[in-house]
Amino acid sequence: MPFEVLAEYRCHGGVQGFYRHRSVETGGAMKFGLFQPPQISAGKLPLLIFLAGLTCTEETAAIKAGAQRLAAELGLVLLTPDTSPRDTGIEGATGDWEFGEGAGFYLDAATAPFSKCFRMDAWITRELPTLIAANFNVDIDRSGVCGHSMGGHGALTLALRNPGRYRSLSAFAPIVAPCQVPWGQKAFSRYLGNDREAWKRHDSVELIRSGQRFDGTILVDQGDADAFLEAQLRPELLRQACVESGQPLTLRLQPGYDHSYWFIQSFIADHLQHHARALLRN
Ligand SMILES: N[C@@H](CCC(=O)N[C@@H](CS)C(=O)NCC(=O)O)C(=O)O
Repeated sequence: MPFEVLAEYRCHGGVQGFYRHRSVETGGAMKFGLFQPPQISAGKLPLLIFLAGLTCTEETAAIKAGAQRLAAELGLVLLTPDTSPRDTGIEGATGDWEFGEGAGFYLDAATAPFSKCFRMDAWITRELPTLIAANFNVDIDRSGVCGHSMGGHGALTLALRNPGRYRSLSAFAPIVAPCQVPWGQKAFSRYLGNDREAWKRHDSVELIRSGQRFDGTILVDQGDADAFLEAQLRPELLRQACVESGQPLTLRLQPGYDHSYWFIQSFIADHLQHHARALLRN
């Protein structure tokens, strides 16, 4: 399973790298960032995957979240995958920041022409971890997942749909109920078609309501000055579903914080510690 090194930088005693490989799932070149802390030379380390939001790439969280210093201290490997396939050549896949390239929504599209390459679920949950495990000193059985906005939706839905796959779960400003909000409705109608029942498999609130559980406490931070809060994010729906279903959730409304990486970098340490508690336990 070959991959190409695009860049590697010494960072907090470890290495922040950016890599590219030819993906079978998406049928094209896919990029990812990987931070390897200094302890990696001594043995296999756990992995924290950070799924980014709309308009982001494999570089965004690596550059803006400020996670490497504490990850180096804790001994966590950080994986930052790109948010969609690129250069797909598919009509309608570019030119709209809410859909298509840069907006893969962490699902496998079911409708043509998007189903051919928009296979982010398969890439993130299967192909990419296999590649990481084969080429880096990572213990893939100790993986956690975290994400922001569309990536928060990705983290929550992938973890809820794949029990046992991730040991820890958290999100910043996640889209918790995509079936009920414009971002989700636009993306799902094009990626999944008009069968709204099928959409529910990709909606955290619906998954929790239908009995899916994450084995552990989900940590969610949400800025109360986030411009997308009311129309797109709706964290109260997640709180309600978790309370009704007995899913442990720590939802923190952070006063004055918006949707940006200034918010993320302010609370990233709490998220790394949350993941470390589960991932560093033997
Ligand atoms: N369309 C707007 C909003 C997009 C947006 O806020 N994206 C969030 C994720 S949903 C983000 O993380 N943007 C990248 C960044 O802040 O660097 C833009 O491109 O600035």
